Amino acid sequence: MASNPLSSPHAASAQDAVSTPLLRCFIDGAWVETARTFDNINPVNGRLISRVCEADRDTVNAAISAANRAAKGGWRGTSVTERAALLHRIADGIEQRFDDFVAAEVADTGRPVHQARTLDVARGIANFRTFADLIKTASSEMFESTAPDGAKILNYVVRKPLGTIGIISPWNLPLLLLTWKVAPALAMGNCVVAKPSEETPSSATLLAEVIQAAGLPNGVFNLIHGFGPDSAGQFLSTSPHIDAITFTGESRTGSTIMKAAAEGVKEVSFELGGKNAAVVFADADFDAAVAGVLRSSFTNSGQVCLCSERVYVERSIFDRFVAALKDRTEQLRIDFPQAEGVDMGPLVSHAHRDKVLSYYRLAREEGAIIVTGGGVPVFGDERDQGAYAQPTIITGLSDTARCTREEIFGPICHIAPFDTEDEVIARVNDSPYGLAACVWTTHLSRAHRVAAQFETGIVWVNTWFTRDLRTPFGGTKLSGMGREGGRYSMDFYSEISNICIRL
Ligand SMILES: O=C(O)C(=O)/C=C/C=C/O
Repeated sequence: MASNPLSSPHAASAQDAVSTPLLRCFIDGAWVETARTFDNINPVNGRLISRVCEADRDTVNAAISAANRAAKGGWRGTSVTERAALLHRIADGIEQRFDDFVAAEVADTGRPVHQARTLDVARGIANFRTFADLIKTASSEMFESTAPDGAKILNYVVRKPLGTIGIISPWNLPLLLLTWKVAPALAMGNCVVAKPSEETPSSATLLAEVIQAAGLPNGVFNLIHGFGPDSAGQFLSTSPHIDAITFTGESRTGSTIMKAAAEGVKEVSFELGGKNAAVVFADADFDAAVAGVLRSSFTNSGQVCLCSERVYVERSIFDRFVAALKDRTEQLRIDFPQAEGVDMGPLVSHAHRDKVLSYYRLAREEGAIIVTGGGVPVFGDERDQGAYAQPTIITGLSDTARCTREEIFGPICHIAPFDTEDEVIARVNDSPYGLAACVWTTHLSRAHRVAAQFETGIVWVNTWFTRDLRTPFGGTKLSGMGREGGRYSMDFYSEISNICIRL
């Protein structure tokens, strides 16, 4: 693994190399220490990685003021070409420090190195390049009409920056989701105050270093570390001096942020929780469906908002499918991040593992059959001080059980048989969430018919988590509000005006 990402110039200096690196906030082009710090723990072994500067209210307000100043300064007047070039330079910077970003994501989350390489950091680069290219090719709408008196009328739409965007990003895909918001926000000429999760400060800190090195004007990008309630997240989302908030995380936090945004009628974009379903019809490619459900249930230790926690399998293949999925699940390699062939690492923290294990206990209390897993793997080494949990398959619960209705956000899925298309569609839609669904079938018209009836923002057919960054991404019901991706991001991160001219 390449140099430790925390050996950046902003980590501890040489003379106290033995002490723990300190991750600072980045405000108005400068690195800022704060009075209070919190610990960043490696979930593989429970060891301290770094201390992190917690932004208090004054620090958050300083970051917002810096962004406000920059928003009124030259940044909003930069050309699309200039902004696109800067975004590509940021992408270049991530590429040049690729191994540092991989090490940062792995240190904070314990995820497999190959996942950090092929998903997290690769998407960090792609997010900047996608929006850099999009703004260079995007068109605006224009309408020609004739007034009653015969005069020619021209209407055209312009997109202007919103101003200062508050970005609150989660710990499950730290760099991917932070850059998924920062890239379009900057591309559309806004300034940003970003608060990553307290669980995963490292890659966000590296991003600030890369953005600084890329030469973005001071105040255009600001990074603050901290927690949610009574901390940086709350101070940011309740400030009257930000113009919009974009948040990915738990639905109840989204609701709290929305209440704060209501005060100032702020625009919000939320990608929240889910209780996603995977539906396997008897006519599916059996092996592909087993492999696909394995991935959609256990990728990133089940810590992806798109993961399948509910699996419905047509009754005629149910027993065979459960046996096959059990077999494949028990072959998953749960190991150190850098281990050869590792499939799954720990959960992001001991606290989150406790939550997931409480659902493993609840499943038993609700009468579930534990097909496999249901506990904690024993390694006999430092991983036993980590936050590992067994990948788990349960069955036998009703659709009203808490384990089949509440988001667990861990390596667990409940699998149930179904008999008819109408039945399974009704069961998939019987959820307070509506983010994503998967359908496995080789029957083309059925795929379209079923997918069109799911009350979700996203449906994958014979695949999962396949992403075209130009498509709308987001959920319905408790899973969120708004869509980001492609022009949907351009619209959210813009103030859209219509200009009407009588020629
Ligand atoms: O792939 C994306 O752009 C995205 O937003 C993924 C979100 C996953 C959340 O857990």
